[in-house]
This record gives sequence, C-alpha cells and structure tokens, in this order.
Amino acid sequence: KLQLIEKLLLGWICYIEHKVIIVGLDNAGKTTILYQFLMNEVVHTSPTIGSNVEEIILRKTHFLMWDIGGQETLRSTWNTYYSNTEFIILVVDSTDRERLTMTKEELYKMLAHEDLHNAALLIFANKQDVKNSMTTSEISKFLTLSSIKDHPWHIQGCCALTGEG
Ligand SMILES: Nc1nc2c(ncn2[C@@H]2O[C@H](COP(=O)(O)OP(=O)(O)OP(=O)(O)O)[C@@H](O)[C@H]2O)c(=O)[nH]1
Ligand SMILES: [Mg+2]
Repeated sequence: KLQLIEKLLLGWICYIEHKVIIVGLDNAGKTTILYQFLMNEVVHTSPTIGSNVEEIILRKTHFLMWDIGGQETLRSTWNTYYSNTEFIILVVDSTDRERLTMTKEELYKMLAHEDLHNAALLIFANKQDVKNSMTTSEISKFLTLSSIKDHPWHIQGCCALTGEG
C-alpha cells in the first residue's frame, strides 16, 4: 500500500510538464503537426510569427509544446526557447531538397547549444504524401544522423495532413 508521501510524489511526477520545442524551416509543417497532435484535425495555418504553445497530455504525461516560427528572421530567436527543453522535434519538409543543407546547419547549431545538451531529438520527415518526396533514409543520410552520439534521436516519416506517422 502506498504511503501518502509516495502518492503525493507520484501525482507530482505525473503532473510535471515536459517541455518540447518544435523547430524547422518555414513551411515545414510545424504548426500543422502541433494541431494534428492536439485535435486530430488539419487547421488552416499562416506563417507563425513568434510561437504557439499548447499543452498536450499523452498517457497521463503532460507535454508543453512550443511551435516556433521558422522564417529566416525568426531563427535567431530559437535559442530563447531552449532552456529546460527535454525534447526537440525537428520538422523537415521532405519535398524541399534545396533547403535541406540549411536544415542541417540549423540542426547542428542547435545540438551544440549548451541549453539543449540533455535534449532528445525527434525528426519528422513530413509531407510523405507528396510524390517524389525524399525518404526518411535519404534525409537521415543527408543529415548524417548516425554521427549524432551525444543526443538520443529518432527519425520518423509522417504526413501532418492525415496524421500518419
Ligand atoms: N502535402 C502536405 N502539405 C503539408 C503537410 N504538412 C503541412 N503541409 C502544408 O504546408 C504548409 C505549411 O504548413 P505550416 O504548418 O504552416 O508550416 P510551419 O512549419 O508552421 O511554417 P512557419 O510557421 O512559417 O515556420 C501548409 O500549407 C500546410 O497545409 C503534409 O504532410 N503534406
Ligand atoms: Mg507555423
């Protein structure tokens, strides 16, 4: 039988909010993914100026999800969101071959930031519904994910419009 103090502790642990940041270049689908998570719906989005923040509860675990605008002028502000971040979700537009180099630069800049040294990384290869989009393994190779040893990471193909992945 749990002692009162253990019950209190357990309740408190379940209530702790885990901070998640959703980053990636503009038009990658970050806001679409956030609201697909939250409401299982495709919302009409416009480019995010600043950020959106929503609380999502999955299996009694609370996540505070920060969806940050990806336009070039906003990228220099990403680091103001880093403190206490446990999970980084990097959204890649799998149709945008030209800008994958830019994504790679942003990724490694982020991973080198001291405020993120304990964060785990999830990469969404979004827009898998589009014909001829890059596969997760192509993206993984291009981003040299296998070289990342100091952060746990995972790459997942998805389509924010259907919620697949
Ligand atoms: N075909 C397809 N289109 C998508 C998908 N996900 C998002 N989109 C579209 O991509 C466009 C940009 O989506 P947003 O979610 O606004 O992109 P964002 O990453 O939040 O962009 P910023 O806020 O500017 O950083 C929208 O027109 C979406 O409908 C997807 O999986 N497949
Ligand atoms: Mg957005």
